[in-house]
Amino acid sequence: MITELAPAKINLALHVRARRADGYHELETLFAFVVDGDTVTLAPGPLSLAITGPFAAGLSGEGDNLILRAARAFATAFSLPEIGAFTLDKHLPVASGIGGGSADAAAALRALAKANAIRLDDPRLFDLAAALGSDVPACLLGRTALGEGRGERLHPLDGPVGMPTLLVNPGVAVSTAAVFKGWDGVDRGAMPDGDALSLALAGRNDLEAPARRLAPVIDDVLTELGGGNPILARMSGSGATCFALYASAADRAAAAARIRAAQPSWWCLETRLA
Ligand SMILES: C[C@@](CO)(OP(=O)(O)O)[C@H](O)COP(=O)(O)OP(=O)(O)OC[C@H]1O[C@@H](n2ccc(N)nc2=O)[C@H](O)[C@@H]1O
Ligand SMILES: Nc1ncnc2c1ncn2[C@@H]1O[C@H](COP(=O)(O)OP(=O)(O)O)[C@@H](O)[C@H]1O
Repeated sequence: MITELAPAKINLALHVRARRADGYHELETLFAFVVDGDTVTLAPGPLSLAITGPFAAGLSGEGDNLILRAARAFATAFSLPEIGAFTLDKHLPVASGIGGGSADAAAALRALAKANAIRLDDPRLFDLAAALGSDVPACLLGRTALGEGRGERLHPLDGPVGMPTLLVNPGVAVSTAAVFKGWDGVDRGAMPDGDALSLALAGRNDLEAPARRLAPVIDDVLTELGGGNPILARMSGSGATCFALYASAADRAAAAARIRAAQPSWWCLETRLA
Protein backbone atom coordinates (compact mmCIF):
# COMPACT_ATOMS: atom_id res chain seq x y z
CA MET A 1 0.00 0.00 0.00
CA ILE A 2 1.30 3.48 -0.91
CA THR A 3 0.15 6.63 0.87
CA GLU A 4 0.77 10.09 -0.60
CA LEU A 5 -0.02 13.47 0.96
CA ALA A 6 -1.91 15.85 -1.32
CA PRO A 7 -0.94 19.22 0.19
CA ALA A 8 -2.97 22.38 -0.26
CA LYS A 9 -1.64 24.78 -2.87
CA ILE A 10 -1.44 28.51 -2.24
CA ASN A 11 -1.03 31.17 -4.93
CA LEU A 12 1.22 33.55 -2.96
CA ALA A 13 0.75 35.91 -5.92
CA LEU A 14 -1.34 35.55 -9.06
CA HIS A 15 -0.93 38.02 -11.90
CA VAL A 16 -3.33 37.72 -14.83
CA ARG A 17 -1.56 38.88 -17.99
CA ALA A 18 -3.86 38.33 -20.98
CA ARG A 19 -6.88 36.46 -22.27
CA ARG A 20 -5.85 33.88 -24.87
CA ALA A 21 -7.65 32.74 -28.00
CA ASP A 22 -8.49 29.40 -26.32
CA GLY A 23 -10.48 31.22 -23.61
CA TYR A 24 -7.88 30.66 -20.88
CA HIS A 25 -5.87 33.46 -19.35
CA GLU A 26 -2.12 33.72 -19.39
CA LEU A 27 -0.85 33.79 -15.80
CA GLU A 28 2.22 34.53 -13.81
CA THR A 29 1.75 32.92 -10.42
CA LEU A 30 3.84 32.09 -7.41
CA PHE A 31 2.87 28.61 -6.20
CA ALA A 32 3.62 27.44 -2.67
CA PHE A 33 2.45 24.46 -0.65
CA VAL A 34 1.66 23.81 2.99
CA VAL A 35 2.42 20.63 4.94
CA ASP A 36 -1.25 19.62 5.36
CA GLY A 37 -3.88 18.41 2.93
CA ASP A 38 -5.74 15.37 1.68
CA THR A 39 -4.31 11.85 1.74
CA VAL A 40 -4.39 9.48 -1.24
CA THR A 41 -3.79 5.76 -0.66
CA LEU A 42 -3.19 3.20 -3.40
CA ALA A 43 -3.65 -0.55 -2.86
CA PRO A 44 -3.44 -3.37 -5.42
CA GLY A 45 -6.64 -4.29 -7.28
CA PRO A 46 -8.93 -3.08 -10.07
CA LEU A 47 -9.57 0.65 -10.41
CA SER A 48 -11.84 1.99 -7.63
CA LEU A 49 -12.16 5.02 -5.37
CA ALA A 50 -13.48 5.31 -1.80
CA ILE A 51 -13.76 8.76 -0.24
CA THR A 52 -13.58 9.45 3.51
CA GLY A 53 -12.93 12.51 5.66
CA PRO A 54 -14.62 15.77 6.64
CA PHE A 55 -15.16 17.02 3.05
CA ALA A 56 -16.08 13.62 1.51
CA ALA A 57 -19.70 14.71 1.16
CA GLY A 58 -18.70 17.41 -1.34
CA LEU A 59 -17.58 14.75 -3.82
CA SER A 60 -19.16 11.67 -5.26
CA GLY A 61 -17.12 8.57 -6.01
CA GLU A 62 -18.24 8.79 -9.63
CA GLY A 63 -16.21 8.68 -12.81
CA ASP A 64 -15.37 12.38 -12.95
CA ASN A 65 -13.15 12.42 -9.86
CA LEU A 66 -9.72 13.73 -10.78
CA ILE A 67 -8.08 10.71 -9.12
CA LEU A 68 -9.92 8.32 -11.44
CA ARG A 69 -9.20 10.53 -14.45
CA ALA A 70 -5.51 10.60 -13.47
CA ALA A 71 -5.45 6.81 -13.03
CA ARG A 72 -7.11 6.15 -16.39
CA ALA A 73 -4.75 8.54 -18.16
CA PHE A 74 -1.77 6.88 -16.43
CA ALA A 75 -2.97 3.39 -17.40
CA THR A 76 -3.31 4.44 -21.04
CA ALA A 77 0.05 6.23 -21.17
CA PHE A 78 1.96 3.34 -19.61
CA SER A 79 -0.15 0.48 -21.07
CA LEU A 80 -1.18 -0.96 -17.69
CA PRO A 81 -4.36 -3.02 -17.22
CA GLU A 82 -4.92 -3.28 -13.40
CA ILE A 83 -4.41 0.16 -11.99
CA GLY A 84 -5.30 0.10 -8.26
CA ALA A 85 -7.80 0.75 -5.51
CA PHE A 86 -7.63 4.34 -4.25
CA THR A 87 -8.83 5.85 -1.00
CA LEU A 88 -9.09 9.64 -0.74
CA ASP A 89 -9.22 11.12 2.76
CA LYS A 90 -10.66 14.54 1.94
CA HIS A 91 -9.62 17.30 4.36
CA LEU A 92 -9.48 20.29 1.98
CA PRO A 93 -12.66 22.20 1.10
CA VAL A 94 -13.73 21.52 -2.50
CA ALA A 95 -13.51 24.17 -5.23
CA SER A 96 -11.95 26.74 -2.93
CA GLY A 97 -8.79 28.06 -4.62
CA ILE A 98 -6.32 25.76 -2.83
CA GLY A 99 -6.23 23.12 -5.55
CA GLY A 100 -7.45 20.11 -3.57
CA GLY A 101 -8.56 18.23 -6.69
CA SER A 102 -5.29 19.05 -8.47
CA ALA A 103 -3.29 17.94 -5.42
CA ASP A 104 -5.26 14.68 -5.30
CA ALA A 105 -4.60 14.02 -9.00
CA ALA A 106 -0.88 14.73 -8.54
CA ALA A 107 -0.75 12.46 -5.47
CA ALA A 108 -2.45 9.68 -7.45
CA LEU A 109 0.15 10.08 -10.25
CA ARG A 110 2.99 9.96 -7.70
CA ALA A 111 1.54 6.83 -6.06
CA LEU A 112 1.11 5.12 -9.44
CA ALA A 113 4.64 6.07 -10.49
CA LYS A 114 6.07 4.58 -7.29
CA ALA A 115 3.98 1.41 -7.66
CA ASN A 116 5.25 0.95 -11.22
CA ALA A 117 8.91 1.95 -10.74
CA ILE A 118 8.58 5.13 -12.81
CA ARG A 119 10.77 8.09 -11.85
CA LEU A 120 8.88 11.03 -10.33
CA ASP A 121 10.65 13.41 -12.71
CA ASP A 122 9.61 11.39 -15.79
CA PRO A 123 8.44 14.02 -18.33
CA ARG A 124 5.50 11.75 -19.29
CA LEU A 125 4.09 12.30 -15.78
CA PHE A 126 4.18 16.07 -16.28
CA ASP A 127 2.44 15.74 -19.66
CA LEU A 128 -0.32 13.69 -18.00
CA ALA A 129 -0.54 16.28 -15.20
CA ALA A 130 -0.87 19.20 -17.61
CA ALA A 131 -3.71 17.45 -19.44
CA LEU A 132 -5.59 16.98 -16.14
CA GLY A 133 -5.65 20.63 -15.05
CA SER A 134 -3.71 23.89 -14.88
CA ASP A 135 -2.52 23.36 -11.31
CA VAL A 136 -1.68 19.63 -11.53
CA PRO A 137 1.94 20.08 -12.83
CA ALA A 138 2.68 22.48 -9.94
CA CYS A 139 1.15 20.00 -7.48
CA LEU A 140 3.25 17.19 -9.01
CA LEU A 141 6.40 19.29 -8.54
CA GLY A 142 5.15 20.07 -5.03
CA ARG A 143 7.54 22.90 -4.24
CA THR A 144 7.61 26.67 -4.37
CA ALA A 145 7.74 27.72 -8.02
CA LEU A 146 6.90 30.50 -10.41
CA GLY A 147 4.30 29.31 -12.93
CA GLU A 148 3.74 30.76 -16.39
CA GLY A 149 1.32 29.95 -19.18
CA ARG A 150 -1.68 28.37 -17.45
CA GLY A 151 0.72 27.46 -14.66
CA GLU A 152 2.40 24.53 -16.41
CA ARG A 153 5.72 26.27 -17.20
CA LEU A 154 7.40 25.99 -13.80
CA HIS A 155 10.54 27.60 -12.40
CA PRO A 156 11.40 26.39 -8.86
CA LEU A 157 12.31 29.09 -6.33
CA ASP A 158 13.57 29.17 -2.76
CA GLY A 159 10.67 29.79 -0.39
CA PRO A 160 10.20 30.60 3.30
CA VAL A 161 10.03 26.93 4.39
CA GLY A 162 8.23 26.42 7.69
CA MET A 163 6.62 29.86 7.81
CA PRO A 164 3.48 29.73 10.02
CA THR A 165 0.41 29.97 7.82
CA LEU A 166 -3.34 30.16 8.34
CA LEU A 167 -5.90 29.13 5.71
CA VAL A 168 -9.47 30.39 6.10
CA ASN A 169 -12.49 29.53 3.97
CA PRO A 170 -15.92 31.04 4.65
CA GLY A 171 -17.84 28.11 3.13
CA VAL A 172 -18.91 29.95 -0.02
CA ALA A 173 -18.12 28.50 -3.44
CA VAL A 174 -17.09 30.86 -6.25
CA SER A 175 -16.96 29.81 -9.89
CA THR A 176 -13.43 30.00 -11.32
CA ALA A 177 -14.84 30.82 -14.76
CA ALA A 178 -16.98 33.67 -13.37
CA VAL A 179 -14.03 35.10 -11.44
CA PHE A 180 -11.80 35.13 -14.56
CA LYS A 181 -14.65 36.80 -16.48
CA GLY A 182 -14.64 39.59 -13.91
CA TRP A 183 -10.92 40.37 -14.40
CA ASP A 184 -10.54 44.03 -15.44
CA GLY A 185 -8.33 43.19 -18.44
CA VAL A 186 -5.40 45.28 -17.21
CA ASP A 187 -1.96 43.63 -17.58
CA ARG A 188 0.02 45.17 -14.72
CA GLY A 189 3.37 43.81 -15.88
CA ALA A 190 5.75 40.94 -15.18
CA MET A 191 7.04 39.93 -11.77
CA PRO A 192 10.55 41.13 -10.95
CA ASP A 193 13.35 38.71 -9.98
CA GLY A 194 13.74 37.75 -6.34
CA ASP A 195 13.09 35.15 -3.71
CA ALA A 196 9.58 33.85 -3.14
CA LEU A 197 8.76 35.96 -0.09
CA SER A 198 9.83 39.27 -1.64
CA LEU A 199 7.93 38.41 -4.83
CA ALA A 200 4.86 37.56 -2.77
CA LEU A 201 5.07 40.80 -0.78
CA ALA A 202 5.49 42.87 -3.95
CA GLY A 203 2.81 40.91 -5.81
CA ARG A 204 -0.98 40.75 -5.94
CA ASN A 205 -3.83 38.41 -6.67
CA ASP A 206 -5.59 39.97 -9.66
CA LEU A 207 -8.56 37.64 -9.09
CA GLU A 208 -9.20 39.05 -5.62
CA ALA A 209 -11.25 42.05 -6.78
CA PRO A 210 -13.62 40.08 -9.06
CA ALA A 211 -13.99 37.29 -6.47
CA ARG A 212 -14.84 39.85 -3.77
CA ARG A 213 -17.54 41.31 -6.00
CA LEU A 214 -19.06 37.83 -6.48
CA ALA A 215 -18.68 36.79 -2.83
CA PRO A 216 -18.46 39.82 -0.52
CA VAL A 217 -17.82 37.52 2.47
CA ILE A 218 -14.22 37.35 1.16
CA ASP A 219 -13.93 40.99 2.36
CA ASP A 220 -14.78 39.78 5.87
CA VAL A 221 -12.21 36.98 5.69
CA LEU A 222 -9.47 39.39 4.58
CA THR A 223 -10.46 41.92 7.25
CA GLU A 224 -10.27 39.22 9.94
CA LEU A 225 -6.91 37.96 8.65
CA GLY A 226 -5.52 41.50 8.31
CA GLY A 227 -6.31 42.24 11.96
CA GLY A 228 -3.92 39.62 13.31
CA ASN A 229 -0.51 41.14 12.49
CA PRO A 230 0.27 38.96 9.45
CA ILE A 231 3.32 39.41 7.22
CA LEU A 232 0.91 38.96 4.31
CA ALA A 233 -2.83 38.21 3.96
CA ARG A 234 -4.32 37.51 0.52
CA MET A 235 -6.83 35.36 -1.36
CA SER A 236 -5.54 32.17 -3.03
CA GLY A 237 -6.39 31.22 -6.63
CA SER A 238 -9.91 32.16 -7.64
CA GLY A 239 -11.03 32.00 -4.00
CA ALA A 240 -12.73 31.88 -1.67
CA THR A 241 -9.93 30.54 0.59
CA CYS A 242 -7.59 33.23 1.89
CA PHE A 243 -4.22 32.74 3.55
CA ALA A 244 -2.08 34.67 6.00
CA LEU A 245 1.65 34.27 6.71
CA TYR A 246 3.01 35.03 10.20
CA ALA A 247 6.39 35.70 11.80
CA SER A 248 5.63 33.28 14.65
CA ALA A 249 3.43 30.31 15.54
CA ALA A 250 2.11 32.39 18.46
CA ASP A 251 0.84 35.11 16.08
CA ARG A 252 -0.82 32.41 13.96
CA ALA A 253 -2.42 30.74 17.01
CA ALA A 254 -3.76 34.06 18.28
CA ALA A 255 -5.27 34.89 14.88
CA ALA A 256 -6.81 31.40 14.55
CA ALA A 257 -8.34 31.58 18.04
CA ARG A 258 -9.83 35.02 17.34
CA ILE A 259 -11.27 33.95 13.94
CA ARG A 260 -12.69 30.66 15.28
CA ALA A 261 -14.44 32.57 18.09
CA ALA A 262 -15.83 35.24 15.74
CA GLN A 263 -16.81 32.86 12.88
CA PRO A 264 -17.27 29.32 14.18
CA SER A 265 -18.67 28.08 10.85
CA TRP A 266 -15.58 29.07 8.83
CA TRP A 267 -12.93 26.45 7.98
CA CYS A 268 -9.64 27.47 9.56
CA LEU A 269 -6.41 25.46 9.18
CA GLU A 270 -3.26 26.24 11.19
CA THR A 271 -0.35 24.99 9.11
CA ARG A 272 3.07 26.03 7.77
CA LEU A 273 4.72 26.41 4.35
CA ALA A 274 6.37 23.27 2.94
C1 LIG B 1 -7.07 30.12 -10.56
C2 LIG B 1 -6.16 28.92 -10.33
C3 LIG B 1 -4.74 29.46 -9.98
O1 LIG B 1 -3.85 28.44 -9.55
O2 LIG B 1 -6.49 28.08 -9.26
P1 LIG B 1 -7.87 27.62 -8.50
O3 LIG B 1 -8.69 28.80 -8.14
O4 LIG B 1 -8.57 26.69 -9.44
O5 LIG B 1 -7.37 26.88 -7.28
C4 LIG B 1 -6.02 28.08 -11.64
O6 LIG B 1 -5.36 28.83 -12.63
C5 LIG B 1 -7.31 27.57 -12.18
O7 LIG B 1 -7.04 26.78 -13.31
P2 LIG B 1 -7.95 25.54 -13.77
O8 LIG B 1 -7.88 24.47 -12.72
O9 LIG B 1 -7.58 25.24 -15.18
O10 LIG B 1 -9.37 26.12 -13.70
P3 LIG B 1 -10.73 25.45 -14.20
O11 LIG B 1 -11.59 25.33 -13.00
O12 LIG B 1 -10.45 24.25 -15.03
O13 LIG B 1 -11.22 26.63 -15.15
C6 LIG B 1 -12.53 27.01 -15.25
C7 LIG B 1 -12.60 28.16 -16.21
O14 LIG B 1 -11.87 29.30 -15.68
C8 LIG B 1 -11.30 30.04 -16.74
N1 LIG B 1 -9.83 30.06 -16.65
C9 LIG B 1 -9.15 29.17 -15.90
C10 LIG B 1 -7.77 29.22 -15.84
C11 LIG B 1 -7.10 30.21 -16.60
N2 LIG B 1 -5.77 30.31 -16.61
N3 LIG B 1 -7.81 31.08 -17.34
C12 LIG B 1 -9.17 31.03 -17.37
O15 LIG B 1 -9.79 31.84 -18.04
C13 LIG B 1 -11.74 29.36 -18.04
O16 LIG B 1 -12.93 29.97 -18.44
C14 LIG B 1 -11.99 27.93 -17.57
O17 LIG B 1 -12.87 27.25 -18.42
N1 LIG C 1 -10.53 14.73 -5.83
C1 LIG C 1 -11.17 15.90 -6.00
N2 LIG C 1 -11.13 16.84 -5.04
C2 LIG C 1 -11.75 18.03 -5.23
N3 LIG C 1 -12.45 18.35 -6.31
C3 LIG C 1 -12.53 17.47 -7.30
C4 LIG C 1 -11.91 16.20 -7.19
N4 LIG C 1 -12.15 15.53 -8.30
C5 LIG C 1 -12.90 16.33 -9.07
N5 LIG C 1 -13.15 17.50 -8.48
C6 LIG C 1 -13.89 18.64 -9.06
O1 LIG C 1 -12.93 19.66 -9.37
C7 LIG C 1 -13.42 20.95 -9.07
C8 LIG C 1 -12.28 21.83 -8.55
O2 LIG C 1 -11.93 21.38 -7.29
P1 LIG C 1 -10.68 21.89 -6.42
O3 LIG C 1 -9.41 21.43 -6.99
O4 LIG C 1 -10.96 21.52 -4.99
O5 LIG C 1 -10.82 23.46 -6.53
P2 LIG C 1 -9.86 24.68 -6.84
O6 LIG C 1 -9.22 24.39 -8.15
O7 LIG C 1 -10.75 25.88 -6.85
O8 LIG C 1 -8.90 24.79 -5.72
C9 LIG C 1 -14.56 20.76 -8.08
O9 LIG C 1 -15.65 21.49 -8.51
C10 LIG C 1 -14.84 19.26 -8.05
O10 LIG C 1 -16.16 18.95 -8.41
